[in-house]
Amino acid sequence: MASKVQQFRQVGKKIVAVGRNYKAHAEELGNVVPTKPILFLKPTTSYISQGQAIKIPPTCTSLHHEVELGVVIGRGGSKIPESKAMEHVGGYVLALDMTARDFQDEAKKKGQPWTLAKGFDTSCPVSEFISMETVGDPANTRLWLKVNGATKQDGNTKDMIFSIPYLISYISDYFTLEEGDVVLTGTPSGVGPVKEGDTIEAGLGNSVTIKFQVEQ
Ligand SMILES: O=C([O-])CC(=O)C(=O)O
Ligand SMILES: [Mg+2]
Repeated sequence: MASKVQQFRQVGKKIVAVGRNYKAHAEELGNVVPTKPILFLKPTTSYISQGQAIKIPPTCTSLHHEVELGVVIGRGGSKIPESKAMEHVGGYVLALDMTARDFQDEAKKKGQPWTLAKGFDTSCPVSEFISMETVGDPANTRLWLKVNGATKQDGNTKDMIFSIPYLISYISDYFTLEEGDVVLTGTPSGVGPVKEGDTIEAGLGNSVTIKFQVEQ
Protein backbone atom coordinates (compact mmCIF):
# COMPACT_ATOMS: atom_id res chain seq x y z
CA MET A 1 0.00 0.00 0.00
CA ALA A 2 1.31 3.42 -0.92
CA SER A 3 1.80 5.67 2.08
CA LYS A 4 -0.26 8.82 2.41
CA VAL A 5 2.60 11.04 1.39
CA GLN A 6 3.13 9.03 -1.79
CA GLN A 7 -0.46 9.88 -2.65
CA PHE A 8 0.14 13.61 -2.16
CA ARG A 9 -2.37 14.49 -4.90
CA GLN A 10 -5.19 12.66 -3.16
CA VAL A 11 -4.19 14.12 0.18
CA GLY A 12 -4.93 17.32 -1.74
CA LYS A 13 -3.05 19.87 0.30
CA LYS A 14 -1.45 23.17 -0.74
CA ILE A 15 0.96 23.84 -3.55
CA VAL A 16 3.28 26.63 -2.41
CA ALA A 17 5.40 27.88 -5.29
CA VAL A 18 8.58 29.92 -5.13
CA GLY A 19 9.29 32.43 -7.89
CA ARG A 20 12.63 33.66 -9.25
CA ASN A 21 14.74 31.24 -7.24
CA TYR A 22 17.39 30.99 -9.95
CA LYS A 23 19.32 34.16 -10.81
CA ALA A 24 19.53 33.37 -14.54
CA HIS A 25 15.76 32.93 -14.74
CA ALA A 26 14.99 36.14 -12.81
CA GLU A 27 17.29 37.97 -15.24
CA GLU A 28 15.99 36.39 -18.44
CA LEU A 29 12.54 37.91 -17.80
CA GLY A 30 14.04 41.27 -16.79
CA ASN A 31 13.23 40.87 -13.09
CA VAL A 32 15.42 41.86 -10.17
CA VAL A 33 17.04 39.01 -8.24
CA PRO A 34 15.00 38.65 -5.02
CA THR A 35 16.46 39.16 -1.56
CA LYS A 36 13.72 37.08 0.06
CA PRO A 37 11.59 34.28 -1.40
CA ILE A 38 8.66 35.28 -3.62
CA LEU A 39 5.73 32.98 -2.86
CA PHE A 40 2.47 32.20 -4.58
CA LEU A 41 -0.10 29.39 -4.34
CA LYS A 42 -1.43 27.06 -7.00
CA PRO A 43 -4.73 25.24 -6.32
CA THR A 44 -4.59 21.45 -6.17
CA THR A 45 -7.14 21.38 -9.00
CA SER A 46 -4.19 22.41 -11.20
CA TYR A 47 -2.54 18.97 -10.82
CA ILE A 48 -2.47 16.60 -13.77
CA SER A 49 -0.51 13.38 -14.18
CA GLN A 50 0.89 11.65 -17.24
CA GLY A 51 -1.80 10.68 -19.73
CA GLN A 52 -3.66 13.95 -19.16
CA ALA A 53 -3.04 16.92 -21.45
CA ILE A 54 -1.94 20.45 -20.64
CA LYS A 55 -4.78 22.69 -21.81
CA ILE A 56 -4.06 26.23 -22.97
CA PRO A 57 -6.32 28.45 -20.84
CA PRO A 58 -8.94 30.53 -22.68
CA THR A 59 -7.50 33.67 -24.39
CA CYS A 60 -3.91 32.85 -23.38
CA THR A 61 -1.49 33.62 -26.22
CA SER A 62 1.79 32.81 -24.44
CA LEU A 63 1.77 29.62 -22.39
CA HIS A 64 5.25 29.01 -20.92
CA HIS A 65 6.91 25.87 -19.56
CA GLU A 66 8.84 26.01 -16.26
CA VAL A 67 10.45 22.78 -15.05
CA GLU A 68 10.80 22.59 -11.26
CA LEU A 69 11.76 20.29 -8.42
CA GLY A 70 8.80 19.88 -6.07
CA VAL A 71 9.35 18.97 -2.43
CA VAL A 72 6.59 16.80 -0.93
CA ILE A 73 6.09 17.50 2.76
CA GLY A 74 6.07 14.28 4.77
CA ARG A 75 5.57 15.74 8.23
CA GLY A 76 3.74 18.99 8.83
CA GLY A 77 4.81 21.83 11.03
CA SER A 78 4.87 25.52 11.61
CA LYS A 79 7.88 27.73 12.38
CA ILE A 80 10.22 24.91 11.39
CA PRO A 81 13.87 25.82 12.04
CA GLU A 82 16.14 25.54 9.01
CA SER A 83 18.27 22.98 10.87
CA LYS A 84 15.26 20.62 11.20
CA ALA A 85 13.65 21.36 7.83
CA MET A 86 14.85 18.26 5.99
CA GLU A 87 13.14 16.06 8.62
CA HIS A 88 9.84 17.36 7.22
CA VAL A 89 10.60 16.25 3.65
CA GLY A 90 8.79 13.06 2.60
CA GLY A 91 10.05 12.93 -0.98
CA TYR A 92 10.00 14.80 -4.24
CA VAL A 93 8.10 15.29 -7.46
CA LEU A 94 9.13 16.58 -10.86
CA ALA A 95 6.69 19.34 -11.78
CA LEU A 96 5.91 21.87 -14.47
CA ASP A 97 4.80 25.29 -13.26
CA MET A 98 2.87 26.08 -16.45
CA THR A 99 2.45 29.83 -16.71
CA ALA A 100 0.20 32.02 -18.85
CA ARG A 101 3.01 34.53 -19.38
CA ASP A 102 0.77 37.09 -21.08
CA PHE A 103 -1.60 37.03 -18.08
CA GLN A 104 1.37 37.33 -15.72
CA ASP A 105 2.89 40.25 -17.67
CA GLU A 106 -0.44 42.09 -17.51
CA ALA A 107 -0.80 41.34 -13.78
CA LYS A 108 2.76 42.53 -13.11
CA LYS A 109 2.11 45.80 -14.95
CA LYS A 110 -1.10 46.43 -13.00
CA GLY A 111 0.27 45.24 -9.65
CA GLN A 112 -2.30 42.44 -9.56
CA PRO A 113 -1.89 38.86 -8.27
CA TRP A 114 -0.65 36.00 -10.46
CA THR A 115 -3.50 33.64 -9.60
CA LEU A 116 -4.95 33.30 -13.09
CA ALA A 117 -1.50 33.14 -14.73
CA LYS A 118 -0.36 30.31 -12.47
CA GLY A 119 -3.42 28.51 -11.15
CA PHE A 120 -5.60 27.52 -14.10
CA ASP A 121 -6.67 23.88 -14.59
CA THR A 122 -3.77 21.66 -15.82
CA SER A 123 -1.13 24.24 -14.81
CA CYS A 124 0.67 21.76 -12.54
CA PRO A 125 1.67 18.58 -14.41
CA VAL A 126 3.55 16.25 -12.06
CA SER A 127 5.46 12.98 -12.06
CA GLU A 128 4.70 10.15 -9.70
CA PHE A 129 6.06 10.51 -6.16
CA ILE A 130 9.88 10.27 -6.11
CA SER A 131 11.64 8.81 -3.07
CA MET A 132 14.46 10.61 -1.30
CA GLU A 133 16.83 7.77 -2.23
CA THR A 134 16.08 8.26 -5.93
CA VAL A 135 16.91 11.96 -5.77
CA GLY A 136 20.03 11.56 -3.66
CA ASP A 137 21.25 15.13 -3.11
CA PRO A 138 18.36 17.54 -3.81
CA ALA A 139 20.83 20.43 -3.67
CA ASN A 140 22.78 19.06 -6.63
CA THR A 141 20.37 17.52 -9.10
CA ARG A 142 20.01 18.15 -12.82
CA LEU A 143 16.67 19.40 -14.14
CA TRP A 144 15.99 19.55 -17.88
CA LEU A 145 13.11 20.13 -20.28
CA LYS A 146 12.67 19.57 -24.01
CA VAL A 147 9.94 20.78 -26.36
CA ASN A 148 9.42 18.47 -29.36
CA GLY A 149 12.84 16.95 -28.67
CA ALA A 150 14.76 20.26 -28.52
CA THR A 151 16.40 21.14 -25.19
CA LYS A 152 15.03 24.38 -23.71
CA GLN A 153 15.98 24.17 -20.02
CA ASP A 154 18.99 22.42 -18.54
CA GLY A 155 19.74 23.51 -15.00
CA ASN A 156 20.87 22.21 -11.65
CA THR A 157 19.30 22.70 -8.23
CA LYS A 158 22.71 23.81 -6.94
CA ASP A 159 21.94 27.18 -8.54
CA MET A 160 18.91 27.88 -6.34
CA ILE A 161 19.18 31.24 -4.57
CA PHE A 162 17.30 29.97 -1.49
CA SER A 163 17.96 26.38 -0.42
CA ILE A 164 15.24 23.79 0.29
CA PRO A 165 15.77 23.96 4.11
CA TYR A 166 15.67 27.77 4.02
CA LEU A 167 12.47 27.73 1.94
CA ILE A 168 10.71 25.23 4.23
CA SER A 169 11.67 27.28 7.26
CA TYR A 170 10.67 30.59 5.66
CA ILE A 171 7.33 29.30 4.32
CA SER A 172 6.42 27.64 7.62
CA ASP A 173 6.92 30.94 9.47
CA TYR A 174 3.76 32.09 7.66
CA PHE A 175 1.82 29.00 6.50
CA THR A 176 1.50 25.79 8.47
CA LEU A 177 2.87 23.07 6.23
CA GLU A 178 0.90 19.82 6.17
CA GLU A 179 1.61 16.29 5.00
CA GLY A 180 1.06 16.15 1.27
CA ASP A 181 1.77 19.83 0.64
CA VAL A 182 4.12 20.44 -2.26
CA VAL A 183 6.69 23.22 -2.45
CA LEU A 184 7.68 24.11 -6.01
CA THR A 185 11.23 25.42 -5.78
CA GLY A 186 11.40 27.65 -8.85
CA THR A 187 12.59 27.19 -12.40
CA PRO A 188 16.04 27.47 -13.95
CA SER A 189 16.49 29.64 -17.07
CA GLY A 190 15.27 28.77 -20.54
CA VAL A 191 11.52 29.21 -20.07
CA GLY A 192 9.56 29.76 -23.26
CA PRO A 193 6.29 29.29 -25.11
CA VAL A 194 4.54 26.08 -26.12
CA LYS A 195 1.64 25.69 -28.53
CA GLU A 196 -1.11 23.23 -29.38
CA GLY A 197 0.33 19.88 -30.47
CA ASP A 198 3.70 20.34 -28.73
CA THR A 199 5.20 17.57 -26.61
CA ILE A 200 6.99 18.55 -23.41
CA GLU A 201 9.46 16.09 -21.92
CA ALA A 202 11.26 16.81 -18.67
CA GLY A 203 13.69 15.00 -16.43
CA LEU A 204 15.22 14.98 -12.99
CA GLY A 205 18.64 13.46 -12.41
CA ASN A 206 19.25 10.32 -14.43
CA SER A 207 16.15 8.37 -13.60
CA VAL A 208 12.88 10.33 -13.68
CA THR A 209 11.24 11.58 -16.87
CA ILE A 210 7.76 12.86 -17.66
CA LYS A 211 5.99 13.62 -20.94
CA PHE A 212 2.95 15.81 -21.56
CA GLN A 213 1.04 16.97 -24.66
CA VAL A 214 -0.24 20.51 -25.07
CA GLU A 215 -3.82 20.88 -26.30
CA GLN A 216 -6.06 23.82 -27.03
O1 LIG B 1 6.89 33.13 -13.26
C1 LIG B 1 8.03 33.29 -12.80
O2 LIG B 1 8.97 33.73 -13.47
C2 LIG B 1 8.29 32.95 -11.37
C3 LIG B 1 8.36 31.49 -11.19
O3 LIG B 1 7.38 30.79 -11.11
C4 LIG B 1 9.68 30.84 -11.15
O4 LIG B 1 10.71 31.53 -11.13
O5 LIG B 1 9.71 29.61 -11.14
MG1 LIG C 1 7.79 28.72 -11.40
